[in-house]
Amino acid sequence: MRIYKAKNYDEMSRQAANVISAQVIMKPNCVLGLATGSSPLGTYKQLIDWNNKGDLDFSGVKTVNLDEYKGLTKENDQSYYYFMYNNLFKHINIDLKNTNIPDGTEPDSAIECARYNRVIDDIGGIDLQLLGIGHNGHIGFNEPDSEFAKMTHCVDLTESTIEANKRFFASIDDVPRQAYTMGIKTIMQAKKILLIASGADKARILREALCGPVTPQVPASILQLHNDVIVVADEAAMAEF
Ligand SMILES: N[C@@H]1[C@@H](O)[C@H](O)[C@@H](COP(=O)(O)O)O[C@@H]1O
Repeated sequence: MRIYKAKNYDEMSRQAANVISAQVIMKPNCVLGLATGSSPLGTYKQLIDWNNKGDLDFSGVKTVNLDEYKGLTKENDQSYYYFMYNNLFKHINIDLKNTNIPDGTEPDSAIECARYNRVIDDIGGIDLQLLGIGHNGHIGFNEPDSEFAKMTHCVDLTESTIEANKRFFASIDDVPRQAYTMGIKTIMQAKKILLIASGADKARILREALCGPVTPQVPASILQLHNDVIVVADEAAMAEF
């Protein structure tokens, strides 16, 4: 595991974007695993900038996103589809047919999880998976549990996640209670993983995930067992190292 300390959010974003762009340059038809949340926004802005300047080409890139709220449509401005489309895809030269996100409108969890597992299989696995980290150590929407969930599944979001994500919704009652998420095994099968973290509120969990025991109670702790992880975190998030 390599850990890079960045001065602040902007530097973290630039460093993370460097890793992603290196991947795309080395393998123009690579599969990127993408994440949502406030952490990757700056990274996406940097990638958009390089793409618009003609320095980075996404025409051969395929993407799979980690997760989606169950029950939200693509048009809902809190859906992860909406986030990805508006914060990345519509600004770069990626073919939308090559982008994949769980379908939040499929009410049958078994159908949607099986479909998404097939999508990931058919695409041939993930070259580089970008991850943020939740305050309770969740990655994607893999919440603390008694065991590591392997494949795509439907999760009941914890109160702390609902609380953390309510800032994006009109009221806490509007925050969906369930989500589809890629499983831990799928994430761990990515060839390379890039974890980003910013801000003092991530300091405790970042230390616990990277230096504490490997336990499904802190889902991100499993990253200690992956042999190619890059962590880029800013000084505030690294405060407990
Ligand atoms: N499902 C997402 C995660 O993929 C994300 O990593 C996490 C942290 O978000 P943020 O980067 O906004 O702190 O929150 C959400 O719950």
